[in-house]
Amino acid sequence: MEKASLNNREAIEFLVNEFYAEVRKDPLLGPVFHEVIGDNWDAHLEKMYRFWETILLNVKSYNGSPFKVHRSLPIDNKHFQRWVDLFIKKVNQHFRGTHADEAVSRAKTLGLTFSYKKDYLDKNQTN
Ligand code: HEM
Repeated sequence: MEKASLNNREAIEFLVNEFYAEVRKDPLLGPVFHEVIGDNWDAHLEKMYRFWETILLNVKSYNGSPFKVHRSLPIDNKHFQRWVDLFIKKVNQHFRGTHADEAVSRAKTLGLTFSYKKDYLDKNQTN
């Protein structure tokens, strides 16, 4: 099948749905989400559509502090690495073009930033 552009809300919803379907099945990531999100998937997915449309479509529908919610989760570098790998895999499976490239590069940067920050805070026992 021809790969699509990641340049509208419908495409972002498709990507996010596909990605989290995979995350939920993943032995490393799945249990963490199950523990925190439980039956609240609709709210989480809606938040993630907004997060990605704010980054990729410049819609400005998300204005949270994404790192903060991860600060207290029982996760480390290998969780972030897996998250980024799965995300890139899903983007490349279905999409191509400048928005898809941007999604991949933003995911890599976010993954590194979250990893470094969490590592630093965990090592320094800071709040
Ligand atoms: C760099 C990679 C990641 C990005 C960009 C990211 C992004 C986000 C964003 C934007 C939210 C919504 C925050 C809000 O409430 O405003 C969120 C929530 C959440 N993320 Fe991540 N995430 C990443 C990695 C991970 C990983 C590796 C895990 C766990 C294995 C994880 C677990 C969660 C959970 C459980 C929530 C819901 C927290 C809650 O509602 O209390 N995330 N994430």
